[in-house]
Amino acid sequence: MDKIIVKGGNTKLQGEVEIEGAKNAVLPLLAATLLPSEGEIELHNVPILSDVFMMNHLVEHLGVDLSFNQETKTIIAQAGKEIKIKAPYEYVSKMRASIVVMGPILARNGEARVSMPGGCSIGSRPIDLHLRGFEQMGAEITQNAGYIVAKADKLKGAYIYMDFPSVGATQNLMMTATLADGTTTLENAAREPEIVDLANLLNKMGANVKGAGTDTIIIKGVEKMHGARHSVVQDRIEAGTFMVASAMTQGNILIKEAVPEHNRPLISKLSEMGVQFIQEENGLRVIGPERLKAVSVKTLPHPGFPTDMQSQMTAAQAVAQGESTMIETVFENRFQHLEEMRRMGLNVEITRNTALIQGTKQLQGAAVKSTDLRASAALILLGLVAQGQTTVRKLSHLDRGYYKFHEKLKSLGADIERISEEEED
Ligand SMILES: CC(=O)N[C@H]1[C@@H](OP(=O)(O)OP(=O)(O)OC[C@H]2O[C@@H](n3ccc(=O)[nH]c3=O)[C@H](O)[C@@H]2O)O[C@H](CO)[C@@H](O)[C@@H]1O
Ligand SMILES: C=C(OP(=O)(O)O)C(=O)O
Repeated sequence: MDKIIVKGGNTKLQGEVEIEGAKNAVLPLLAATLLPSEGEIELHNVPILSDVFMMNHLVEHLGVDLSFNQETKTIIAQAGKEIKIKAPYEYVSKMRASIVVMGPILARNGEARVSMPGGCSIGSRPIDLHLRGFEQMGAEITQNAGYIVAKADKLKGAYIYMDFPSVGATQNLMMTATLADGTTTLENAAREPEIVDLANLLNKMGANVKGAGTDTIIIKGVEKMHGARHSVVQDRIEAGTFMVASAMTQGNILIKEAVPEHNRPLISKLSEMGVQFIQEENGLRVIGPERLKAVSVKTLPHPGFPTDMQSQMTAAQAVAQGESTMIETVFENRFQHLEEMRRMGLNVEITRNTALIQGTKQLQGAAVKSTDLRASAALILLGLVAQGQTTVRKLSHLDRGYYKFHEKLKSLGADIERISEEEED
């Protein structure tokens, strides 16, 4: 078991940082490799993350032949002539995002059996919107021994209104509709950049998807799909995490090849806090002020403030001057990191989904543990500004979504090490 040790208090991050391809884009892109029955799908800019290895195993198990060249960050997937119907518990239970294989399996086979994904530490995460969409396209849904079974003689295009713009449901239904008979309209669809990235790959594979990135996506079903080449969109959450790191440490970081339009709500809030952004030829420069100003933030589906930046933003609010609020509207249990931050001296009052944070310069390093993926990054960021030593444990969360996080921070001037517990003994 590894832990990260950060010595903070005087860090001013400086330099340039490269951002990986997005975890939340590549996972559904890998699921999409299940759709064609022949051809080769080449994915570039693939991040080297534990979630990606997990999804690779699942997709391979289902019948796609994958090779991942980590040097070139490229995955080559040979489409499966046939793919399996069942996504077993061993795979699905380890990663919630694996539910997005259900649509492609159903579209290819007219039947899918997927282990129930269950919740996770940030919320109960039901999949009712996915299932209702499958039903509207003609599938019958049943539940059997921990598995959800969807069966359809013939999938038909449908008009589907989603009560909430769920990212996973939009991806699942978009993929199912590519091979259904007729036209599907997804209304109140999610608009995240990762949805657009998926639609782009699907279209390159021969699908007919229009409107991705708006709240209405129209998919005309096609007979079959084929191979394609695609480069994964940049990880806006990783980029955003380094923006916050610079903001908190009076830093001066160039986020290379940043895509500011994917991070508008974050850039707007950080600007309100006094952070300066300068667009340069090869990236976005982020300059942190002497002291951040307090700010009120509410998480929302895209293009609102992303819930995946909430924890990191609370770290910035913790050291800002004045009283900040954070309202989490997307997940019902995403404040666990605040309890850990309290160990470092955070002054926070939590009422249901609202956190009232009194900023302070008096934070002290402490032993803390990651409670989920983004919490792990947020605790490390807070460690950069707290006086003394912070030890962050449970790094399996961090490795799901950040590639060489401590090395990138170290190259920017942080005093940070990753060691195994045994090494220390
Ligand atoms: C792998 C991936 O891309 N994960 C992202 C994806 O997760 P994910 O796709 O799971 O997130 P959703 O947009 O589906 O979920 C948002 C909210 O809707 C609820 N809901 C969702 C589906 C459903 O059928 N019923 C229902 O009630 C969820 O419980 C949650 O409260 O989008 C989230 C919201 O931006 C991000 O935090 C995750 O990082
Ligand atoms: C919540 C996240 O991911 P997942 O949906 O894979 O749990 C995240 O990326 O912050």
